[in-house]
Amino acid sequence: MAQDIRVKICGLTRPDHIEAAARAGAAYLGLVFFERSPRNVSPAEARDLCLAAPPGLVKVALTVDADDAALDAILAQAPIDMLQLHGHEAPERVAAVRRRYGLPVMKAVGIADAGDLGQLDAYMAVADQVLIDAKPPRHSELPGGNGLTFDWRLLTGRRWPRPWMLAGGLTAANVAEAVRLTGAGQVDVSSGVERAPGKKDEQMIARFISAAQGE
Ligand SMILES: O=C(O)c1ccccc1N[C@@H]1O[C@H](COP(=O)(O)O)[C@@H](O)[C@H]1O
Repeated sequence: MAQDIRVKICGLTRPDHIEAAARAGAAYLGLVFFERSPRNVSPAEARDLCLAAPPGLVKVALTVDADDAALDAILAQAPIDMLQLHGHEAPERVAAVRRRYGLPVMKAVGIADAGDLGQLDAYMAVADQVLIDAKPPRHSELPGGNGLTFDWRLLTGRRWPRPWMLAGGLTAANVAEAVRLTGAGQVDVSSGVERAPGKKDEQMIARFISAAQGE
């Protein structure tokens, strides 16, 4: 049965892929500002990508432990609707970013085992949304976008006061099961819709969104 699952396609780098994600029914478009990522874009590139997005989609800037100067540089050029903080930002930093920019903030939290769930409450108290992602391996080049899953049963039956999104190794083949086990109403994907690191595939994007929505 079709479900009203909101999908974020993250790590978009080309205007035609922005259009493809929008056509396929994405609700959020993620742009990565992190130099080590194969999906990294500059503020000027982000501006062009944002201008290719139809109205109504939420354009998300993903940053990793960015300082105010870096956030200022992005927001001076690109019409961003939401900030995703994907580093080690403390709850106080999340609150400060939210105050300074007046934009909704989504904080990513990495989960490997039940011991990691405790930090969710602190971030739910200060962020507009929380992204529940797989914890990156120790010494990983990237703090996200690694195509790794975590044990979704850790989230079964849990409820939080804020909107949240599930991420980490989602693909067209596993997203329906992930939604079933976690009760997620929103999902986020990057490498699961790529042919190679940083190379998005239009058909994979469309198949992922159909699978997430149970079509
Ligand atoms: O995608 C990246 O390159 C990235 C870089 C730095 C931090 C986070 C990043 N991606 C985020 O991680 C999740 C999960 O990715 P995946 O689907 O497992 O590849 C992704 O949705 C992004 O929000």
